[in-house]
Amino acid sequence: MATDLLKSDPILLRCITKNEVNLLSPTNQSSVLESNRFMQNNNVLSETDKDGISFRKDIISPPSEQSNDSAAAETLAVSVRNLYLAYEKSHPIISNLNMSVRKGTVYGLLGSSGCGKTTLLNCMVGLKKWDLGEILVFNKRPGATSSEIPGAKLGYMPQDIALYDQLSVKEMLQYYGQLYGMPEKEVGEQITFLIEFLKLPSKSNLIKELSGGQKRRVSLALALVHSPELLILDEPTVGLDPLLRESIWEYLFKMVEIRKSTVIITTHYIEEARFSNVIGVMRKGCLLVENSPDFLLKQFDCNLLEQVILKLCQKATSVAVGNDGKNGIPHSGYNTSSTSTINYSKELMPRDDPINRKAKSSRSKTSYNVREKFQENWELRSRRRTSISMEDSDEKRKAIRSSTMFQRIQALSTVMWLLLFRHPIFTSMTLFLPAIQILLTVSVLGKDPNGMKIGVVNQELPGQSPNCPYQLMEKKTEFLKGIQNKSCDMTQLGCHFMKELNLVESIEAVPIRSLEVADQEVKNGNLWGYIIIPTNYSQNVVDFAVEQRFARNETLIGSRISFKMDMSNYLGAAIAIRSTFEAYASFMKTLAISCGFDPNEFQLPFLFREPVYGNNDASYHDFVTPVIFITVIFEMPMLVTSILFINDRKLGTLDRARVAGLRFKEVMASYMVTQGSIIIGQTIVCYAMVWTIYEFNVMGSMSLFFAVVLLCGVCGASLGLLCGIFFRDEVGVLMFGAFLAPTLLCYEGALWPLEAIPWIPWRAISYASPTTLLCASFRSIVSRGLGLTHSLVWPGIAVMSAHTVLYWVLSTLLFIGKSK
Ligand SMILES: Nc1ncnc2c1ncn2[C@@H]1O[C@H](COP(=O)(O)OP(=O)(O)OP(=O)(O)O)[C@@H](O)[C@H]1O
Repeated sequence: MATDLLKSDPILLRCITKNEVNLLSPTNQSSVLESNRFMQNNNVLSETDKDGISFRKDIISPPSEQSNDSAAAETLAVSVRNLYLAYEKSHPIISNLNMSVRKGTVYGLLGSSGCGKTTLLNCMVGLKKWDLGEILVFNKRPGATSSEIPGAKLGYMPQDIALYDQLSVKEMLQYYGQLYGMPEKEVGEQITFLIEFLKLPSKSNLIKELSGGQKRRVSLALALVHSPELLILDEPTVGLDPLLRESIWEYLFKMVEIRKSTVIITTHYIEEARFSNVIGVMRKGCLLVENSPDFLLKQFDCNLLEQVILKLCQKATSVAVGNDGKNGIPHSGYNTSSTSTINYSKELMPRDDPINRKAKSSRSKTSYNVREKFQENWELRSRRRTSISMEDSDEKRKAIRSSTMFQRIQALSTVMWLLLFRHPIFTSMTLFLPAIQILLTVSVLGKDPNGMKIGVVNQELPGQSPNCPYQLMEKKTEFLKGIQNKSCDMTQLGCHFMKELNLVESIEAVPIRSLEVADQEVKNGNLWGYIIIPTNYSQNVVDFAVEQRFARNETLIGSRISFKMDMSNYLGAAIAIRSTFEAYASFMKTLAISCGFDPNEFQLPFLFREPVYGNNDASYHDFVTPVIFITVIFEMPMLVTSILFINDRKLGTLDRARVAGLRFKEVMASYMVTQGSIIIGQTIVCYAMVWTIYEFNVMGSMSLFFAVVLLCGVCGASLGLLCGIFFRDEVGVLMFGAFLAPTLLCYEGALWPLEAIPWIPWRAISYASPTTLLCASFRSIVSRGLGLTHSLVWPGIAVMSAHTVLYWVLSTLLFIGKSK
C-alpha cells in the first residue's frame, strides 16, 4: 500500500532512501524490485519531456548510478549524494539529500526557513563537515588537498553580511581581490564596475556608514569580484529593490551564458527563482524535487512556483502523516504534522513585490522567456558599460587562483593593521597598557617598606612614662658624639636602641606605656608588633659583657629584647623583624666603639661580600620587575588576539575568507605577524617608560632581550588564538585572563620562592608553565648579562618555544574539530 502511495508520487520517492524503500515491505522482495524499476522508469519519463530535458536525466538518476557515471560527473559543478548531517542523533538537519548542479546553469535552492539550505551550502563550500554521504564540487571533495574549493574557483556570499565595519568598500574589495590573487589593475577595474553595477556608495565610504541593503550589495560584490566559476549565493537579493534584483539576476545569467559559470542561489522570493534553469525544493533537510521551473509548473498545472511548492509540501505532509501511523512507513527522521503544513503553506503565500506581480501578470503567457528579456536589457545596458568585458576576461580569470600563501597572509595582515588603525583607543590601550601596568606595579611592588610602626614597651624607664626623658634624647647626641670621644654611656640603653630603631627607614618606633596597651594597639591594627625592653636592661647588658660565659641566668634573660608580632601579615612581620635585627646590630656596634671594645666582638658572625650578581642593596623590587614584565607581555597579546579572533568569527568574516582560500595556518601566521609588530611596539614603550624612569639597565644583549620579549608575546598570542577558538565569546576569554595572571605570578616564583613549592605536582607544573623558566632567562639576560647558550637562559626559551608550537597544534586541531 505504501509502495502504491509512493508510486503515485514520484517526487516523494526521491526523498526516501533505498533502505526505506526496502522497509516498505521487508518480506516482499518483488516490491523492492518494483520500486527500483519505478525509479528507472521515472528517468525515462523525464527524458521525454520537452522543457528542461537536458538536465533531468542526470538530476533524477538514482545516486548509485550517478556516482559511477564519470562522464556525467564531468558535466556537474556540484553533486551531492545521500547527504546526512545531524547535530543531535535524533534530529537530522539534512537527511539523505541528493542534488545535482550542472555546469553553466543557475540553480535556485528554495525552501522554508530552517529547512537546511544554509547548512547544505556551508557543506558545499567546505565550511561544514557532514556525517554521511558525499559532496563533490567540480568532481572533488571540498577541502581535499587537490580541490580548489575553498579557493578562487568559488564566489560565496553568506547569509550574514560578513563585512568589516571599519573598512571602506574599496578596501573590502581589495582584500578579497588579494585573497583571490587578482592583479591589482584588474581589482581596480572590477571595483569601478561593481560600484556602478550594484549602485554602491563611493569607494571611500566605510562599511559601518552604509545601510543594510548597501552592505548586502557590498557582500554580493565580494562574491562577484573575481568572476568565479561557481557562485554560491545565500539570499543575495533580500532587502534589495526590484530593479536591482532584476539586474543581479541579469548579471548572473550573463555570467552563466558567457563564462559558463555555475550559480547556486537561495532566495525567499520564490517567483524570482523562476529565472533559474533548475530549482531544488528543500523541506526539513530533504530535497523534495529538482527540475526546471517550467517543467514543474506544467507538471503541477500551476501558474506560480509558490503554488507548486505548496502542492509539493502538502503531498509530502500527507504521505508523512500516513507514514507515521496507518501505513507503517518509517519517515526519514523528521517530524511532519498537519500544523506544520499550515504554517508552511502560509509562508509560501505569494509576496506582494513587483517581481511577483510581474510573474502573476505573465502567468498565462507560458511562452514568457525571462532569459530573452534579460538578454535584451543586458545588451542595452552593456553598451553603456565600458569597464568590464566578460568575453575577454577568460585570460584574466586564469591569472586568478595563483594567490600565494604569502599574498594571503599579507592580505589578512593588512586588514588587521587597518582595523587596529581605525580603532585608535583600542590600539593605544594595547600599546600603552602593558607599560602603564608595569609602571604601576613596579611603583608599588617590591620596594622596602617605609615607617612600619613597631611599638616599644621600655620597662627600664622609671614611672609610667613611655617616652625617654628629654635629657636622654640629648644624651643620644652625646652618645653618638661619644663614639668619637670614646665617652662610654651604659645607662638607658633601651632608649638608645629605640633611637637606633628610628634611624632604620622601614621602621617607626612608637613608645608604648604598657604591655596591655601594646597588645590592644596590635589587635586594632595600629602596630605591626612590639618589642619589650626588660627592667634593668642596661645593667644586664653590662653584666653580660663583663661576665660573659659566667653570666647568670637572670643576666642572660634580662639582657634580651623580646618580640611580639602580628604574624597574620607574614611578609610585613618578617620585614619588621629583619629591620629590628639590623637596627640592633648597628646599635651594638656603636656601643662597642663608644666604650672602647672591639666592634667585631659585638657583630653577627656573618660577612656579606661583594655579590656575584647585583649588589648588597638589591631589593625584591629588582627581582620582581622582570617577572611582571614577562607576565604582562604574555597576557596582553593573549587577550587581544583572542578578542580579535572571536570578533572575526562572530562577524563571519573569518569563515568567508576561508571560503576565499585563506587557510587556518595563514590566519595564524597573520595574527602572529600583526601581534608580533604590536609586541615590538609595546616593548619599546615599556622600555622607554619603565627602564628610563627606574634606571634599569639591560646588562646583556639588547637583541636577545627583544627576541625573548617577542617570543613571549608570540606565545601569548598563540594561547590567545587557542582561547579564541575554544571560547564561544569574550566573556570566557576575560574570565580565563583574570584567572591566568595571578596564577602565572604564583607559579613563576614571583610571590614565593619555587623551592618552597612541593615537587609533585605543583613545582613540576610551575616549571612546565610557559613563563616560569622564561622569567629566569629574562632576569639572567637583564640583570646578569648572560647569553643565549647559558644554562640559565636557553631552557626558558626552549620551554616557551615548545608552548608556542603546542598552542599552534592544538589551535589547528580544535579549529578543524569545531568546523562541524
Ligand atoms: N550549530 C548548530 N547547532 C544546532 N542546530 C543548528 C546549528 N546550525 C543550524 N542549526 C539548525 O539547522 C537547521 C537548518 O538551519 P539552516 O540555517 O541551514 O536553515 P536555512 O534553510 O538556511 O534557513 P533560513 O532560510 O532561515 O536561512 C535549523 O533548524 C537550525 O536551527
